[in-house]
Amino acid sequence: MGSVVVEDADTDTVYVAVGRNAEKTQQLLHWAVNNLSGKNVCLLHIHQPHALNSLSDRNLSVYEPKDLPIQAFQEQGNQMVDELLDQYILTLVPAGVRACKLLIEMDDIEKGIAKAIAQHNIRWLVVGAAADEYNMGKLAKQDLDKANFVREQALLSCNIWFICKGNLICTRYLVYCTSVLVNIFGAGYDMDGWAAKKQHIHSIWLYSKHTSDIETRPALLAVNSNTEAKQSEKTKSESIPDALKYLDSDDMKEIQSISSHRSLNSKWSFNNVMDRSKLADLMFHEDEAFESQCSKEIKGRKEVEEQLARTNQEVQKIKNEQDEILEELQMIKDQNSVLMNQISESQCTESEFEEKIISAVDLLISFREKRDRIRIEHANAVREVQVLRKFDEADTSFSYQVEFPSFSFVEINEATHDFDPSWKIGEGRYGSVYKGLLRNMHVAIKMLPSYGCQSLSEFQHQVEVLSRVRHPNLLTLIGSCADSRSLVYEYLNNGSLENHLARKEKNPLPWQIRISIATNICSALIFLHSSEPCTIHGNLKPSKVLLDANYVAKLSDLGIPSLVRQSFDSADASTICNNPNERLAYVDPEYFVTGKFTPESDVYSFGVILLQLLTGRPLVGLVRDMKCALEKENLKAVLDFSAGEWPLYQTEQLAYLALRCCDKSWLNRPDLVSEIWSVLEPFKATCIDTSPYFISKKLHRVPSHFVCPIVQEVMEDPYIAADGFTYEAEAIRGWLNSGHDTSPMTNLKLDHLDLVPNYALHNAILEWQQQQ
Ligand SMILES: Nc1ncnc2c1ncn2[C@@H]1O[C@H](COP(=O)(O)OP(=O)(O)OP(=O)(O)O)[C@@H](O)[C@H]1O
Repeated sequence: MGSVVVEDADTDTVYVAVGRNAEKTQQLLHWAVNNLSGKNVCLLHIHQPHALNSLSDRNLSVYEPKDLPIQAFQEQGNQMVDELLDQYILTLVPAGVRACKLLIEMDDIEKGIAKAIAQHNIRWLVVGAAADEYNMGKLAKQDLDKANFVREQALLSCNIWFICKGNLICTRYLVYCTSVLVNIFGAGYDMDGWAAKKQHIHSIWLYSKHTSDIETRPALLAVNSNTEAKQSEKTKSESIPDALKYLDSDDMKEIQSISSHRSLNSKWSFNNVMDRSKLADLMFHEDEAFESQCSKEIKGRKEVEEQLARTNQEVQKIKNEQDEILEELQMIKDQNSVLMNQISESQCTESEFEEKIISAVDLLISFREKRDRIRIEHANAVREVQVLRKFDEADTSFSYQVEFPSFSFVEINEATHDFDPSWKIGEGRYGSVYKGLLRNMHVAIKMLPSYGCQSLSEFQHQVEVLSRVRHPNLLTLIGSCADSRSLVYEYLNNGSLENHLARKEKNPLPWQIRISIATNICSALIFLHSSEPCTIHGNLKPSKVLLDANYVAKLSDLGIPSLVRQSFDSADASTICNNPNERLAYVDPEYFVTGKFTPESDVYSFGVILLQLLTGRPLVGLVRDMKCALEKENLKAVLDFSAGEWPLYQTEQLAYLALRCCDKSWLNRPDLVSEIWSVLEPFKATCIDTSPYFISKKLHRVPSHFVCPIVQEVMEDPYIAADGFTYEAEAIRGWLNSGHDTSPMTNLKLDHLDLVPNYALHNAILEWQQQQ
C-alpha cells in the first residue's frame, strides 16, 4: 500500500491523525470541526501493514469498531482501512464538512507522521493523546540520525493539537531551525546536543522566529521524554530551566505537574496531568498572547510600512531636489561658459582699448609739445608784430604814400587791355576780377562796383588799413586805383580752390596738397583772429582760397565788405551771386540769428571747406554723409580717393574735427589753435614726407618773388624800391649808392630813392624756409 498524495494540500488544511478506533476518531473529528471551522479537513492515517497481524493477536479490540467484524477487517486488509476512512469522512457530511484522506504506509507511526508533515507541508495537525504518547515520545527517543532527520523536516514547522477524549490537553508543536535552537539553549548547544539532552526533559517551549512564518508566536514542543519514572525530580528540573524561561508561572506549574505526574506513571495520559478547565485557561491565555502578538506584529508592520513609505517619499523628494540641483548646476555651467566667453571678449577689447589709449596718450604728448612750441612761436610773433607796429607808426607819415602804390586808371586800363573779357578771370558780388600785367607784374585787379563804393577818403583809408594786414597765407594787396575803385592783388596762377574741387583743373589735388591747403587756411585764420583788433574774414569759401604756383593757399577778399555800402551788400548780393544756396552753405547758422559774424563763423566755414577737401563731394548732405560714415566706421565710403590713399587714422581725426567745426552751436566748435592747428600741423609734416616727387619738387622750388632781381638769391632782408619791385636791402642800397637813380628792373627814373621794408615778403620767405 503506497502513500496517497493529497491534491491541493495547503496551509488552510487541517490534518487529523486518525487511528482505527472509531470512538477516539469521532472525538478528534468533533473537536477539529468545532474548533477549526473554515479549514479543509484531511484525514491522516499511518497504515502499519506488518503490525496488523501482531496487533490483531494482542489487542484486536483496539482496531475493532463495534459495527465491523474483525474477521472482515483482516481479510480485506488495506481496503478495509480505506473504507474505514471513508466512513469517517461520511460522518463529517452532516456537519457540512467535506474531507479528504491521506494514507501513509509506515510501520512506525511517528515516522509516518513526520514523513507526512514533510512531504505534504502540513501546517495544522490534530492528534489524539495516544498519538502524542506514541509519536512524540518515540520521536524524542530516536538516535542522533533520527533527531537530525526531525530537525531537517521540522524546518517546515507545524502546529499540533493534542486531543484526549474530545478535549484539548496540549497545544502546538512547532520546530525551528538550528540557529533558533541555539538561541534557546544558549551557546554551546547545538541540535545534536539538544537531541541528547532532550531525553531528560518532558516538554520544551520554544520561541518561533521563523521569518517566513507570518504567525510568529510562542509554541509548545511537547517532547515525551524517554526518561524512566524512577528518574529523580532534581534531574528533571535541571534539564528544563533554559527552555522554561519562556513560560509564565502557571504554565511552569502545569508542565512540572505533567512532568511529575508522568514520572509516576510511564504511560502518559493527559487525563492524569491536568483537568480541562486548566487546559482551557492555558489555551485562552495563549490565544490572547497570540492575538496580542499578532496585533503588535501587524501594528509594527504597519509602522514599518508607514516608515518605509515616508522614507520612500523622502528619497523621492531628495531625488527631485537632486534633479533640480543638477539642472541648476547645468544652468550654472552654461552661464559660466557664456561668462567665460564674455570675459575673454572683454579682455580682448580691453587690450585693444589699452593699445588705443597708449597711442592716444603718445599722440596727446606730441600734441602738447607742438602746442607749446606754437604758443612760443605765437608769442614771438605777437612780440614781433608789436615791434613792427611801433616801427610802422613811427614811419607812417613818411612812408604812407610810398609804401602802398596807387595806380592810375590808365595803368589799370592798359593792364587789362581795356578790360578785355578774355582777361577777366572771375566775377562775384563785389565786382569783376581781371588778370593784368601792371608794371611788369602779373596782377589780379578787382573792380569794385562804382555805385556801391564809399567816398574817396573812406576808400583810401580802408585800403590803407587792409594793406597793412599781411600774412603768407593772405592774398597780398599790392596797390589800388582810387579813381576806378579797384584793388590790385598779386596774381596766383593756380586759381581758386573752388575750381580744383569742381574739377575744372586737369589733375585732382593730391591729399597732401589738400592737407597743406587746410593748414594754410587755418594759419591765416589764426593770424586774423589774433590780430588787434580781431579780424574776421566773414566770407570764407573755396572761391576765396587761391593757390599760388606752389599750391600755397592764400585767402582773398579780406575786408571787401567794408569797402562796399551795406545797402548794396544786403540788397543785391543774391542777385549777383551765381549760386546763393551754395554761398549760404558756408555761412555760420548763428549769423542768421544774431546778424553778426564771429571768429567761430570763420571756423564753421573752415569746417565745410575741410569736409570738401576730404570728400570732394557737393555741399548737399555733406555733413550728414560724413556723420553717417563715421558712425559706421566706414570713412572710406566718403573719402575722395582721387586724392590718393589717405592715411586713415589722421584723416579720421580730421573728419571728426571738421564735423565739430560744422556744429550749429558756436560753443561746440573747436579752438583753432589748440585743437585744429595741433592736428593739422603734424599732419602737414607727414604730407611733405610722403608727397609725390613732383609735388615736393614744386613745394621745394624757390618762388621767383623770393629771389632778388639783382643778386638772384633768396632775399633775407627784402625792401621795396620806388619802382614797386622788392630787392635785397644790401643789393638795392649798393645800386643806389653807386649813383643810380633808375629802376634796376625797368630802367626808368625812380620817383624817389626811399626804400621800404617788405615785411610780408620777409615773413613769407621765412615760412617757406621753415617748410624746407
Ligand atoms: N588774385 C587772384 N589771382 C588769381 N585769380 C583770382 C584772384 N582774385 C580772384 N581770382 C579769381 O576770380 C574769381 C572771382 O573771385 P571773386 O572774389 O570776385 O568772386 P567770388 O568769390 O566768386 O564771389 P563773391 O565775391 O561774390 O563771393 C575767383 O574765384 C578766382 O578764380
